[in-house]
Amino acid sequence: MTVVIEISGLRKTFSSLRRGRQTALDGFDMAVEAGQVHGFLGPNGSGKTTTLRTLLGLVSADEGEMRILGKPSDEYAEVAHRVGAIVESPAFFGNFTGRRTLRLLATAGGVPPKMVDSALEQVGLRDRADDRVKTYSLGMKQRLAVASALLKSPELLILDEPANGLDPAGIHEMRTLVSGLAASGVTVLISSHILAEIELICDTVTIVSRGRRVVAGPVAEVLASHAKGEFRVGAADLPRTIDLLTAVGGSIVAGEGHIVVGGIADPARISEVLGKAGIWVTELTPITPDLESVFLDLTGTRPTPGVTRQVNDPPGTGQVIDISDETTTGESA
Ligand SMILES: Nc1ncnc2c1ncn2[C@@H]1O[C@H](COP(=O)(O)OP(=O)(O)OP(=O)(O)O)[C@@H](O)[C@H]1O
Repeated sequence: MTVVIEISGLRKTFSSLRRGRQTALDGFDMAVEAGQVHGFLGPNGSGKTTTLRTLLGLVSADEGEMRILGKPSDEYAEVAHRVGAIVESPAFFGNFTGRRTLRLLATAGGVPPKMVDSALEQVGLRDRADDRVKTYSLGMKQRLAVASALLKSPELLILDEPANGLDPAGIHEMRTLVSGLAASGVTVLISSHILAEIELICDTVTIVSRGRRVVAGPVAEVLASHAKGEFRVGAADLPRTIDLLTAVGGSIVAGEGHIVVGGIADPARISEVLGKAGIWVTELTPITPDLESVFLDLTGTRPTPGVTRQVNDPPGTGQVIDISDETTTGESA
């Protein structure tokens, strides 16, 4: 399989007067294979945009190696025409129509004008192409942005938060669009905070936390490797079920009308124990974690009641807000 994006040991530090030195990337690695839809996930401030901007040559790395479509970063110009990217939401001129916007971009990029219609068609904007951009919904503007990246028929499309701010229908449309592009052979690298979407559309995933990769691989494997070997069990006599399964080493968490059983690796053992006692199992389902749960655990960002996490807090920490004190100073934050 051809690797189209290879990043190893990427480091980037920013300096600012107010916050001093900020390590955005701390030896980050990533690999994306051709034909994949690859999800790029991480909490706020974990280094996703910095990675994408560095990959595209918009900021320079302090250290590390990057290859894109087989070319090292200093030869990126040679493959730039094969890469479409939306890393910052493009600002469109509201009084131009979608078609005029794309025509201008096509002319500026040396792309044949006939590509405009095909890009409009691909993103489903053909019928609104002659309306002014200021009349477009946010979802339509996002589609126009994707269309602008598609003008050069890229082999690799890099999308930073394409579903940001979209309503459920807009998210669904963006998902259909990305799936369609992937089906036509485009490799897509997509960063997002919408984990359920990533779980639905991505083949593989990289999760970054504080500038380092914490997990990478096929989505199904990442989820399976974080399964805790638990089963959801339903039965008519739950109190007795709990006693019987506890007696054979099960650890039980009681739920509404079911129990969650850990510590018994083989589901056949559960049905055997209950069947022998005359208890018929009505449900026996392995519990697989979802991407959100894996993400929260790996990045240490699972919310804790009463604790407010700031974006730059180390994982697992946060400031405890004492909400019992109701006195106010009249100051606003
Ligand atoms: N130009 C900059 N100057 C100073 N610090 C920066 C700059 N760009 C990024 N940073 C810092 O680098 C870290 C990583 O930021 P980055 O934007 O890459 O994160 P992100 O994962 O894309 O976050 P988000 O999900 O919120 O978009 C943050 O601490 C951020 O404040």
